[in-house]
Amino acid sequence: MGSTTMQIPNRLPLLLTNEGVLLPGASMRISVETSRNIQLVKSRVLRGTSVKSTIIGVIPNTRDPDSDTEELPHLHRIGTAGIAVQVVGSNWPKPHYTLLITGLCRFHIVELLKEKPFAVAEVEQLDRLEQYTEGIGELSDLSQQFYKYAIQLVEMLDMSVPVVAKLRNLLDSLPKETLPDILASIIRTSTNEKLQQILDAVSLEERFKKTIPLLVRQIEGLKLLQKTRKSKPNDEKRVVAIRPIRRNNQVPGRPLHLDAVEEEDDDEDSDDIVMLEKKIKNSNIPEQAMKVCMKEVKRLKKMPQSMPEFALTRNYLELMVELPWNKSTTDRLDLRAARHLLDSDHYAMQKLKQRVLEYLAVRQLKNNLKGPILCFVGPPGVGKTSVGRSIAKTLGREFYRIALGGVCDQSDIRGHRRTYVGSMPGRIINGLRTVGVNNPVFLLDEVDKLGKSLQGDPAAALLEVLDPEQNHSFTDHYLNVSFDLSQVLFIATANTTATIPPALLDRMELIQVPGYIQEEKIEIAHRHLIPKQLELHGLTPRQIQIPKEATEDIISRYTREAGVRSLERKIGAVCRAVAVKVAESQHKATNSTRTHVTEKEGKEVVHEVTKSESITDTTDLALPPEMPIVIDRHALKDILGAPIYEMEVSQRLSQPGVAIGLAWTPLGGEIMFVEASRMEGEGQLTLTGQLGDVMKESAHLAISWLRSNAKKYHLTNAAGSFDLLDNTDIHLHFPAGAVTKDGPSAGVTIVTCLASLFSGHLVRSDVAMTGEITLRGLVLPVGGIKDKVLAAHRAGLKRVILPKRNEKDLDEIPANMREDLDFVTAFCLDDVLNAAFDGGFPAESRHSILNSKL
Ligand SMILES: Nc1ncnc2c1ncn2[C@@H]1O[C@H](COP(=O)(O)OP(=O)(O)OP(=O)(O)O)[C@@H](O)[C@H]1O
Repeated sequence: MGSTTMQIPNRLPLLLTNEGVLLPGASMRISVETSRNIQLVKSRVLRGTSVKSTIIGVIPNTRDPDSDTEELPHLHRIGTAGIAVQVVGSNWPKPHYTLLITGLCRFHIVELLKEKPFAVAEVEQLDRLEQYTEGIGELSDLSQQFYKYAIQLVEMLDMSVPVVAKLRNLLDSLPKETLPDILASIIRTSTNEKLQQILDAVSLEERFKKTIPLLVRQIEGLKLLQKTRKSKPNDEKRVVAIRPIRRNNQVPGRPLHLDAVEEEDDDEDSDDIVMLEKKIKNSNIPEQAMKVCMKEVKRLKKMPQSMPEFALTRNYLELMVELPWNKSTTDRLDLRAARHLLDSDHYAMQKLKQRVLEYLAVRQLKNNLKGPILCFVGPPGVGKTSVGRSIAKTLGREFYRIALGGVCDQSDIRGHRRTYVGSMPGRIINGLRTVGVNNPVFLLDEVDKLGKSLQGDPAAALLEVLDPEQNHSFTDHYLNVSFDLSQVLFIATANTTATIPPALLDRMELIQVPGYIQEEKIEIAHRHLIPKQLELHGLTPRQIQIPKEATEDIISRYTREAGVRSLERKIGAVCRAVAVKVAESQHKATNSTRTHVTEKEGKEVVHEVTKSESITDTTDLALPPEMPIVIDRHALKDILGAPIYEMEVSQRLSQPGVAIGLAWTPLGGEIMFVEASRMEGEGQLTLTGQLGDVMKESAHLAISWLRSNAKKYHLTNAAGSFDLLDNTDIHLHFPAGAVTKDGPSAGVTIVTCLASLFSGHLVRSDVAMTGEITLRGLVLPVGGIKDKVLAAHRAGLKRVILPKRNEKDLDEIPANMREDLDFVTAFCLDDVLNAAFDGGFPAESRHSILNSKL
């Protein structure tokens, strides 16, 4: 420290403090608030120009009077000269400074020279440390002993390994005579102890003797703390056992029985570890993982319990023991039972159920799990998750759902490396730990909603999980040994395949789950949703009845969805309302019987009155509600409010320039209106409704085709000219402007809408259409036909115009729906227009032109 050669000035300004004691070699923050101390900082520390001016005497245990007019109190005679290394000033809540001071050496006040504006004294430097020469006599023994305890203490501190190593290096490199002061500032001591035992101990020998017991006390305190943390049942006994030893050690300078204390302590510490080791040895951990475990146990045994890494390693070992390395359930592969269960849990979904049964059949014949990973793709609420659950049930396996929506960190799948604080295993390993077997059904829900971020691509991590050729040795970063996932049955669900990375898509077999038609929804409601909701709300069919007409009303007027989730919610709302009525009536019933009883008890004499009251009670009871409560259209309006969706189609098609298109969204199919209007202008085309580039191009294509065929179809602008854009602006709008729309399939709808605008004919109000167009007027195929047709059917439309090449997709449409709808397949725009307008859309043939000339 160089303190041996250091010489402090003879006159020192004095900073009077009352909190804490600054010791040589240590640093301390001192708040400067009183006027005398502030003056000192301002005129010496802030204005000083030399290092000397930043050296000040810190006098502990002396409260400085608030104003400099008051007299100075009695000063502690010994202080520490320190160097101000940092000054921070602040005005709030009142002006003050904070000084960071490093202690240099002790001094003794010889004479107080002045008191104002701050105290200055003549001082004598006390620490002349050259008195200590290593290796001689008692002082050397004390210093050795002190050093030993210091090392022991540092190793017990609650710090991570590198910091402890640094502290050790520091202890080795510092001159031994500075150690008491430095360690005394680290350990927990009271101000009095610091003052009287350490600061006032001027002789080095005395200082060593006084600080050793403080150090020992701290070491024992830490040991005690570690034991109580373990909180074992026989904890108290141990605390008592340690106390006498501590008392022995209170005698300064006396050799300590430290080895004995340590041994006993270690025994207790290792109890837990031995148990854990036993558990590991008795578990079925595979050889490679066992090796890692034993290595970690060895490390754990050597580690002090207070180290954060101790808890980390322990958690790791506990996870290793808990993981189902070899534990599995036996599969129940009865195909007939599986078919029955799937049918009873889910109505409709024939294609999906068929594929699932095929999958199970193959599993039954060939006990090899390297089958494809099934991925159910469809709009929300069509039962994808619930089929996954049923599959687990049919197989007699545990089910675990991993929600992947919004996951954008690959360590969510693969875990964090154990070097991180708070590291955890990934969701796959966590799932296995939760279910406790190695062959559960894992449902990877919403794989299409995986995100990507700087923390890596979780989809890439899933690749290994889902590849049957690789997943027998899946390595989670946290585990750091491979785990065999080949027994796990993975099923994925998604709303759309568009956002699933191609590599991931390639590993899965897609099964489309389309939305339901109205009839299917009614059946699902009556077979599954209503019974489920009744049970949830504690109702019975004797209390509530929802007839098919009411369900139909809920479906068509209160919901517009491909699945049945919203329908289920609405049924839930109806059940809640009925539950209130039923509960109210029960309350009334009990209340009335209670009144009846008390009155009977209290007025035995007035027999007649009681009787008449009981009659009114019964009439009261009969009032609300008559069971069962039947839900009709009025009840629905009362409970769910006015219908949300009305059949607006015919209203909106009451003037030329409106047509209905069909759109596909990840949430299922939807009908989409296209509106057009024209006004005087310079041939501008305005498009609104958040359209994508492809859709904008379709609009331009449609206009070009109509302009080039204006004569043929007798289309004119307002002035009667065949040049449709002459002095005319066109505005095309796609309502629901907040929703972004794109894709080529609106082409035919735009043409029809504009044809209606320029011809003045109304488009049929029960027609919806879809198809891409070319400049030559051909109609090209598009996707999502089934969902689009379902949407048209849902909206109560009667005719659907489709591209000719989409005819094959009609096989997927249920037969009863095919009967309800009239499908027109179009090869070119001529076919579309003819089907969209009542009585066709007359094109003037060459023949008729000739006729008109005649
Ligand atoms: N065919 C069906 N038969 C019986 N119940 C069904 C059927 N389809 C859906 N359900 C019910 O609808 C509810 C919603 O289903 P589920 O949660 O499985 O939808 P999902 O397709 O997974 O939706 P998401 O994509 O939003 O996760 C469940 O209560 C389920 O039981």
